[in-house]
Amino acid sequence: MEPLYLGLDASTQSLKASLLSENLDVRAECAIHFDTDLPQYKTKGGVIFGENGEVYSPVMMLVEAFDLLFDKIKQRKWDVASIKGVAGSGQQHASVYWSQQASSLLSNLDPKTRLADQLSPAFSRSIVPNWQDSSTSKECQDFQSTVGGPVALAKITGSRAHERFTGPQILRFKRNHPETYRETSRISLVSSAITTILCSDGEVKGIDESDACGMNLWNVQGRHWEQSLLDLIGEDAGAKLGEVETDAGKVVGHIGKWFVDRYGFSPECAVFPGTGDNPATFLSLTLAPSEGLVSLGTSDVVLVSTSRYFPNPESHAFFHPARGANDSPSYFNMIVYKNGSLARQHVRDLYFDKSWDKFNAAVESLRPQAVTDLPNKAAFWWLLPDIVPHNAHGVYKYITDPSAGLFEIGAAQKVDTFPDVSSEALAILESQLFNYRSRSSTILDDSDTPGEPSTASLPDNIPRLTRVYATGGASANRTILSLMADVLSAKVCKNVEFYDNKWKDADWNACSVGVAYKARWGYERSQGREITFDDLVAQCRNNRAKLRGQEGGAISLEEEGIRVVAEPGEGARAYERRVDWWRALEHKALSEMSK
Ligand SMILES: Nc1ncnc2c1ncn2[C@@H]1O[C@H](COP(=O)(O)OP(=O)(O)O)[C@@H](O)[C@H]1O
Ligand SMILES: O=C(CO)[C@@H](O)[C@H](O)COP(=O)(O)O
Repeated sequence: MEPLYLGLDASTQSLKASLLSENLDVRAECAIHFDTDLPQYKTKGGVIFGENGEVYSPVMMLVEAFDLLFDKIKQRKWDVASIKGVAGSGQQHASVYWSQQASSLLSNLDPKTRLADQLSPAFSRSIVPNWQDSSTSKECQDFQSTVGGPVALAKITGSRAHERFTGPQILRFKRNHPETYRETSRISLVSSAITTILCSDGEVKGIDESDACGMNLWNVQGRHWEQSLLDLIGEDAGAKLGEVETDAGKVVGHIGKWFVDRYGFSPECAVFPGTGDNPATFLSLTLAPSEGLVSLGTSDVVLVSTSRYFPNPESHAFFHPARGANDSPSYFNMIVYKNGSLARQHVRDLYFDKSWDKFNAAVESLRPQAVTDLPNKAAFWWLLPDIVPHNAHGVYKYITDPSAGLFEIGAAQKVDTFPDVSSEALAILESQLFNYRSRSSTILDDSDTPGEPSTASLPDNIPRLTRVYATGGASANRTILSLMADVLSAKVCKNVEFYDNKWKDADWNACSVGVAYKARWGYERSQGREITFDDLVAQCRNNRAKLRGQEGGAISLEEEGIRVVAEPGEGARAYERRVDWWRALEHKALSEMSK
């Protein structure tokens, strides 16, 4: 029997599973889509929009998705008895609230009955606040003033206060529903809630350290909960949050009896700590210094690997998601945009008949082809209050005249729609990509003081990502990836897989794959082999290459699981000259917004 590894991913719109071989080949995948497979919960894009900026999903929808997912796995006859290890990933920041009965319910699950029919009383709160929630501005202010402002909070917890982060969310919940808060026995993140359900041994499992960095509560360098912030929430906040799991590859339990009796899992199948969806995506690729990852999912996320702790109010510093308790700490930085895929989709629907082909054709016909083709239109589509720039809201479009020199920005013409509507596609993409380029360079720039907001304007030789890995739904779009190579002046890569005796673009889900890598690594360690995550992944790739007949020497890029899909062309030289121009226009849009 071939040993197998399972990764789960509870993201915004779906619950997905990936089954991997011992050498990390993806054998099978399946998914449950919340809107279409569980229509009774009435979500749109996986969420419900409430009042005052509230965005949430029903907790039982996630539980029922577990029932449907494992039924589907059974129908598809996955060899679950051979699964040696499993780990889950979850949308970041979102919290799950357990009742006093949770422990006994979890340890007495009846395998003849669905989880959805047994677990409802295990939760003290019926909803899970979603990462798109923006209802906690008051609590964010309270978090920042407790420690001395946004820069101070970023230094301690890796991020300034953000509305979607778990700490401000818990504080608002406690203020609005003090009784229910009191009745809550434990608080999990989605990732640790998944780990808890997988083990079903009555213990609520610890929050993973990397995912804890998305809470505004974890002292990243001290590696403990920040007491002053626990005190701000008050009433046993520390006890409700519990111990943080600082060994990312530890066996935290074995798969629960419910899964063994109902679906045929082996009782020996080990469960490893779950982590956030973005840390999980980070694990699916091995980033070298100056390399980045752009995830084009519901949100757009730019991720940069860093060897040092670099807290900055515009980004989030996270602890590396696959460090053993004794490994030296390392980090990554992340910039998150709410107006990613859904904003592009909105422009496509408004101007291009809901067709990506038409949207792409417009981009291809207008994009710069030479160093002299300077972009002269910019469009900022902040349909939802964005994360970066913080709370930017509204739509701002400008046309400028590059021949106006110093006066170009001052004389920028503000328009509702560009005279030639085919410019709309290029303008939104360029503005999004300039944003990713400009802000990722801040993280790469060693001259910045850690913890201080960067105010320096970018010189011509701004540091840039040398290679970018694209993942997420919109990475299927080659026009977007090719423009990304030009605006970021970087090679763009995608994952590939070996199928039917040839390499093809991988369409698997990076989050569930990344977390299955983690299960594979944890399992190796559980067998008494001390090995780092990166070494284990490299070893599996070498084994794979050998099996395919590549002996000795360096293995090919494709054996590493990646392929360069776009390189900077002539247009890149035009974009190179316009980063400062774009920054000045963003500044102008923000000043007009606050008038
Ligand atoms: N060909 C395409 N071009 C551009 N965007 C696309 C394309 N295909 C899918 N998308 C975008 O991908 C998004 C979903 O990405 P996905 O990674 O599945 O989201 P999540 O993990 O957040 O649930 C959709 O909102 C859609 O706009
Ligand atoms: O808020 C963040 C990260 O800080 C989001 O990236 C969520 O983690 C959800 O991600 P997707 O569903 O878009 O993948």
